[in-house]
Amino acid sequence: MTELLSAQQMRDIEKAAMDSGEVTGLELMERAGQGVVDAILAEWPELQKGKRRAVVLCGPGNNGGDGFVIARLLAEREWAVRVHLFGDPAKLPPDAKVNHDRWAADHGVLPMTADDVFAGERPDVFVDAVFGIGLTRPLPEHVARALDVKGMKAWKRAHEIRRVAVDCPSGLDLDRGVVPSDMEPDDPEADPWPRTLNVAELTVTFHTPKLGHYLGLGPGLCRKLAIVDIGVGPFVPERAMVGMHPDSERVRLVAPTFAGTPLRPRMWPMSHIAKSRGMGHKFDHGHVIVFAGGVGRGGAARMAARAALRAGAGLVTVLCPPAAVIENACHLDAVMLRALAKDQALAEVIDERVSGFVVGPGMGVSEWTRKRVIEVLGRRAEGAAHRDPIVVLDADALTSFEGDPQTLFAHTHGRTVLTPHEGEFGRLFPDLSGPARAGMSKIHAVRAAADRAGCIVLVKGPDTVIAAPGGGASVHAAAYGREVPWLATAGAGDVLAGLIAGLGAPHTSSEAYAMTEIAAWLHVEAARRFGPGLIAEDLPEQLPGLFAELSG
Ligand SMILES: NC(=O)C1=CN([C@@H]2O[C@H](COP(=O)(O)OP(=O)(O)OC[C@H]3O[C@@H](n4cnc5c(N)ncnc54)[C@H](O)[C@@H]3O)[C@@H](O)[C@H]2O)[C@@H](O)CC1
Ligand SMILES: Nc1ncnc2c1ncn2[C@@H]1O[C@H](COP(=O)(O)OP(=O)(O)O)[C@@H](O)[C@H]1O
Ligand SMILES: [K+]
Repeated sequence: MTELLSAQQMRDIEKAAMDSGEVTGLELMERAGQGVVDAILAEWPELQKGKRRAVVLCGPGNNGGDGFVIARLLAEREWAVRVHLFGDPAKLPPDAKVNHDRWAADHGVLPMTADDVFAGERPDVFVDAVFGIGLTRPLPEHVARALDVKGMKAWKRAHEIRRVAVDCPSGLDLDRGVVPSDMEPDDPEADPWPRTLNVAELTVTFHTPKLGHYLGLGPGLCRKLAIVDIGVGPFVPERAMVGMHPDSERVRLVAPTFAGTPLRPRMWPMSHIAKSRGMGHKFDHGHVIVFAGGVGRGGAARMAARAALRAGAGLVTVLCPPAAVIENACHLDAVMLRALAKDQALAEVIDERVSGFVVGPGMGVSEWTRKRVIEVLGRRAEGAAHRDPIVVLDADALTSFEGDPQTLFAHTHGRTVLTPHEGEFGRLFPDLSGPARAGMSKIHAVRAAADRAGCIVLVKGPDTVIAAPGGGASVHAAAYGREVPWLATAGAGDVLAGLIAGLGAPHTSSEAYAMTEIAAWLHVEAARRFGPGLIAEDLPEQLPGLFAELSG
């Protein structure tokens, strides 16, 4: 489970499996339904005994077909199962129709209105098999109400009823992680949450997760994800392996797994981190320069610098205006410090061995910041250096190009990494942001941005999306047991910028894209390790312990 598929990619994989002649759609549906039942019993072992009750809501497509299989398999366990159908049985696709007819041969099928669904006896399990990857538009009002968690109050001990979603909670767009609503899309102030709420306790998906399981509202609505192997893997193998050059079509999940198998931390991320291997002089591990703002505004740069040093850069130097030297000197020891006057050229204070830069945090939005960004981007592989320095542009380095992003994009190179939050992203890419993004996924927007900017773009958030020119894209999600709401703290982004530069600066580190993914992952692991109460300064200090655990 390294790849996150779009709905179309999943359909293509299913089609390839069926076209091979080795498996039929009906067999896949049976495996899917069986997989959901197995996942339910594994999640709640107490259900393995006794005659239980289930309500299964079935939709008009193959997701509904899975529902009929689930209903039959639970009834075979002597459960009392009630099925509600949305749609015309005569119009079901062939495999779903077969399973509908098998069920309907000796069981009833009820209509799907909230009144019908919540009027029946209290179930132990409530199964949503209304829509999966085939959702094309907002849920009809009466279906949304039948799926609304609030309706559960009709039953006693509603909180103990296990809600299971087949493929996804119906209404969730599995390409985008949004719940399309008729209220969409023009009002940026509109509440992104739907008026009715379909949230599962367990979501069971097939083969590999889809984009929407990890983007936007997806994790909050799916809550827990189980992946069922339906045997289509051998027909279209995974190819978007974390740590490798990104695939131009398949999006990968930034996580230590490949094809459903955990990767040892020694393999990922540690084998990519230069300092965890071999020997080398401090200069082999790179020299990172971090630009600081004026008096009283150096904290952001200092945190980025400390993160770069802890991440493994051999040397880190903060450059600050002469007036801010005393302030910075009071705070810095292992991190070095040099003064850089406004009119001074960079080459006067640094040499060609510098292999990484962080530009932006705390620098101020100004013409001077713009000039420094362009000067830094002009420093390409020189002298003994075999590749361009990694240049991380964050915060004010991005905002300084608001209204004129083309000037920035004219200077970026392949080892440039832009790390905007959504606000900064909107300043550089207004047509890919805010209301203009309606109908487009974050993946699509960040891919388009990377193409336009000609460099790596990382857009922050609980669902962080990274993209490179040419289509390569990754999602790093602080979700499914890795939630770190306490990472939303001032300065956390500065630390991330420092981590990327510190990891990418050593001469033997992997390519900038792979190191950016690793930085996003380590950032969240550091926050998890510290726990609630975290402030940004704590993040770099977690790295030694984290590296020790990952190397163990
Ligand atoms: N194709 C296969 O081989 C397999 C498919 N599987 C299941 O099949 C699902 C996909 O099936 P489908 O492609 O039929 O898609 P869905 O069952 O998700 O829904 C498609 C149907 O819903 C209608 N529809 C979509 N949005 C609607 C809306 N808002 N209001 C009213 N009608 C709406 C469409 O017109 C279409 O008839 C997967 O999510 C998965 O659960 C699994 O059985 C595994 C194997
Ligand atoms: N709820 C959250 N869960 C996980 N990570 C988060 C969450 N909110 C913010 N983050 C992360 O915290 C960092 C915040 O960065 P940024 O918005 O630039 O803040 P600052 O400028 O104060 O450093 C980003 O790396 C972002 O991905
Ligand atoms: K569903």
